[in-house]
Amino acid sequence: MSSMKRSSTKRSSMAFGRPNRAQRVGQSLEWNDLSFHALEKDKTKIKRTILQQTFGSLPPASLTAILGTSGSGKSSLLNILAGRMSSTSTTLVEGAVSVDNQLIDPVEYRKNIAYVMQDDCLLKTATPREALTFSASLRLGVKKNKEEISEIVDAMLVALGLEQCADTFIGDQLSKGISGGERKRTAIGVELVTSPSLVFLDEPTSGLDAFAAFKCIELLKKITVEDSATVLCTIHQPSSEIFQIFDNVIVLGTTGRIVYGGPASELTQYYETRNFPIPLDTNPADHALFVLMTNDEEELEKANLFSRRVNTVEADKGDNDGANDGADDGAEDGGSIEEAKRMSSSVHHLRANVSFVKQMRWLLIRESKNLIRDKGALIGRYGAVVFLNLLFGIIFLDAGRGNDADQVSINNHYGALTLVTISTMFGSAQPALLTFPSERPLFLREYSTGTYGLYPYIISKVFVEVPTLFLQIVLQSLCVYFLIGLQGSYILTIMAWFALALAVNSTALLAGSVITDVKQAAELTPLLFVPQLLFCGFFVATQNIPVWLRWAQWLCSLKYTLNLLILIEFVGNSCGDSAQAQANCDSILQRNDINTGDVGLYIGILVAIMVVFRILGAILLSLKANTVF
Ligand SMILES: Nc1ncnc2c1ncn2[C@@H]1O[C@H](COP(=O)(O)OP(=O)(O)OP(=O)(O)O)[C@@H](O)[C@H]1O
Repeated sequence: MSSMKRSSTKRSSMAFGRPNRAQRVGQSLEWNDLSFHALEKDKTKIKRTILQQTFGSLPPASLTAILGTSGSGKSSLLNILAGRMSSTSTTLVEGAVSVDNQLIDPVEYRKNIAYVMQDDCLLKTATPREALTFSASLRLGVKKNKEEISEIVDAMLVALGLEQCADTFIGDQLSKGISGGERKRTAIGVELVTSPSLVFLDEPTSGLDAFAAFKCIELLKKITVEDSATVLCTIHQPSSEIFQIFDNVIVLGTTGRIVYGGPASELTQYYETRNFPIPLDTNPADHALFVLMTNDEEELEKANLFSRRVNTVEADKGDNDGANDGADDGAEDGGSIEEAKRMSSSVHHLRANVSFVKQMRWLLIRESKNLIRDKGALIGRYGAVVFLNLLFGIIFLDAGRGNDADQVSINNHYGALTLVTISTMFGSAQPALLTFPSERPLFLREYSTGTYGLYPYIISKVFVEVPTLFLQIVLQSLCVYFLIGLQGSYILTIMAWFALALAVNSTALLAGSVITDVKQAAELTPLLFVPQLLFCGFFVATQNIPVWLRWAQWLCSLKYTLNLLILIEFVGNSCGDSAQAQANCDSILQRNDINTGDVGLYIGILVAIMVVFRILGAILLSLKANTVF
């Protein structure tokens, strides 16, 4: 096994955050010839090599840091080892990774590796206790009962030093909650509740002040000592105090080659023997990176700074200064990730998920709490509906009570119905379009760790969104229906608006599943909904739209909702009594190409948009979740 230095800290008898548990044996991880290339567009040639035949090992129960200049490939290496990054149509990953001397496919194995992202990805309306309980209940729920989970969470909160803020909302940049350091520790705790043997963290100290950063790395060390976890993290410019905590460091050069991999305490000596002595009182990590930035590859090569993978004979001669000498022991020669994929069924031990019903129950509770606790969003959403619809009601006061016989009266009546319906479309889309992309990283993190499946997530979202939208439509109808004096059936009018809200919500979710951030979502809103205005028949008569473009109306939920509402509002008794009123109402049906016999078709299209767009959104989301993480 590797000669990388094992942690010398005396082990306590307590298992980290795990009540009444015996100390366990840690896991080792090795990798060999691991390269990562970006490919040319034609996918046959390599455009750029980001990681070049890297190798290294993580001894059991050790804390290792990946150091390197910006863009050297630290996150890429961590993500590949964690199974969060693999070959795609534009990138190629090669190499062999093994855990406890058994080849693995990191993607298959990833559920066994706790992975803490750079961004904390926590729900702002939850408390640290709730976040830990949610994770423990869904990931350990098969093996543990409620009391045991509560015990684990309590012990973890104490171990993480989160007792004081255990019941404070996590918050985010806009709504103040717990501190940045506490948030980071909560994010770590969410992964640690399952007592993972391998813990990977991307920039765990980013955004933390010096003291919080030190406490965070000290905590990671504690996990290796008390729970025998093997911890790997990337880090930018660690302070001297932090550097001293690491057992081992891996230094990546600017071209993605391994410069050093070995005990942190021997880094200075490694550089010194290669004619890069460390100046007095300088942080070894700063010196290591400074040398890389101020010398070109040729000079570094001449100075023999890059580590070479050594074979056993060379290692026996002892000419590697102790660095990187674990690489050969681990990933077996000739093995590769491809080979591991074929063997993976015998190696990986995925955690069992709790039942579908239990996943649904936990997700529903969390979604509902999130909705109620995010008071700003809730008040904003319902407040905007009441304000806008009262405004419509006042402006179009009694528009529906005119006799429809003259042009002004029917135009007012038709205009009021159309504008309220357009506002329903925007009002139902906006919350889904804006909240979903912001929740996406949280979903991707939880989905990738097997906390829950895709279907419970999508269905729980629908369960919470449906009553919320229904209440929104009822509020809207109470504000406008009576003030405008709409003539169609109240219940049918509400049902039509509700169908539009659901269809638009599905459209927004589909868009949200491909959009990566809130800014993009805001920019995409007009693209998704303004064309619907063109096809809805109010501004341009359907007959006047070029035939080759008319197919687009089939995708427009606004058009079919308005068709239904026009049938509810302008047919039969709802239309004025006079012959002129009847003629005016008929002309609205004509200009919109509406047939009374096509009600089933209009309802069918709305239902199809609701269902198909939601399913497409789910498929895209799962594809994304499976490729990104
Ligand atoms: N999928 C990809 N396709 C093409 N290039 C990529 C891909 N992923 C990463 N890169 C490039 O690889 C290089 C290394 O990226 P990486 O994020 O691993 O570096 P890093 O050392 O973690 O950087 P930093 O310290 O600035 O976060 C960067 O130049 C990045 O643009």
